[in-house]
Amino acid sequence: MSTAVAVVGAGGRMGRMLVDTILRDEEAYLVAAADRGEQLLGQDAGELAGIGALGVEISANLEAVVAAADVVIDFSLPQATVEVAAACRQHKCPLVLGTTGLAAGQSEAVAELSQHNAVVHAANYSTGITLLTALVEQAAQAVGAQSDIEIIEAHHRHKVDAPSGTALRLGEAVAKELGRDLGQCAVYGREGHTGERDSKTIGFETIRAGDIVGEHTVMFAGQGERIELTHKASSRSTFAVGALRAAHWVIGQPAGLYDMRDVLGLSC
Ligand SMILES: NC(=O)c1ccc[n+]([C@@H]2O[C@H](COP(=O)([O-])OP(=O)(O)OC[C@H]3O[C@@H](n4cnc5c(N)ncnc54)[C@H](O)[C@@H]3O)[C@@H](O)[C@H]2O)c1
Ligand SMILES: O=C(O)C1=N[C@H](C(=O)O)CCC1
Repeated sequence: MSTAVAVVGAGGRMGRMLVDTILRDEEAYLVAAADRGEQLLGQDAGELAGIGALGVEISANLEAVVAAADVVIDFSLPQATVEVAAACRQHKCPLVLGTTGLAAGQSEAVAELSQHNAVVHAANYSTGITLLTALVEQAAQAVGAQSDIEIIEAHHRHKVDAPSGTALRLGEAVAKELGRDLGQCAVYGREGHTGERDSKTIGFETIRAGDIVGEHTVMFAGQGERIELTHKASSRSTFAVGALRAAHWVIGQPAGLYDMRDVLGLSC
């Protein structure tokens, strides 16, 4: 049976890529599409994605969009998250959430939803970043305590949150391995007379430029050598394919908050 997928943020960069990816999947179809961009409302989601008319109009009615779906994929903005979570709760619909930069209250709404529904929330749906995170944890265990750790990320000029959700997730993974609290040890950018580096900190550097899809490096720098673990996304399709995979997986899962490791069945 084919899965009815609704996309929230369907008019955005990721939303359009998701619409394209769903069309290519023989076991899924786009049932509804939501966005809030005024010039997008009423437009055909397929035409916006450049793949021809699909007969699915972009709607601002989030509740009706969720009601039509077997599963919702939301790559929009944090402002949508609480409303999407409420609609998913009301219609008992599983959620795949890709939006980054959530404030505490918005993350709480996702956690609350996951008490009742199955929810996948990943800052990055690429298989490569899922593997990179596991490698970074290994490196942190092996050399983290003796290293200066810096996380460098680069994205396109339109990205509105910094550091990226992926960079923060990588930082959390490192901090956990080292028994540190990221909230206490993170340093975001540097300027002026900073003093010497505190060896217990984890540094974040952000680049925003041009059309960079997404690049992350975690550096472990010691005396006389350093390790750099890097992932570079060259197309948004890697995120869309991963999110659609998560959407197929999450249907029928018990209530809970899952990430891409669960979806990929990785124990590492
Ligand atoms: N998890 C991942 O793998 C991954 C990958 C890429 C991007 N992202 C994240 O996905 C999000 C979207 O990225 P993008 O580059 O597509 O951004 P974008 O700005 O191109 O698209 C966001 C879309 O959401 C719409 N929107 C805003 N508020 C809305 C609301 N209340 N209801 C419905 N639609 C609403 C906007 O009008 C816009 O069309 C960002 O948070 C980004 O960081 C995550
Ligand atoms: O383009 C974006 O925006 C991306 N956001 C995610 C993040 O914040 O980590 C993933 C990579 C692309």
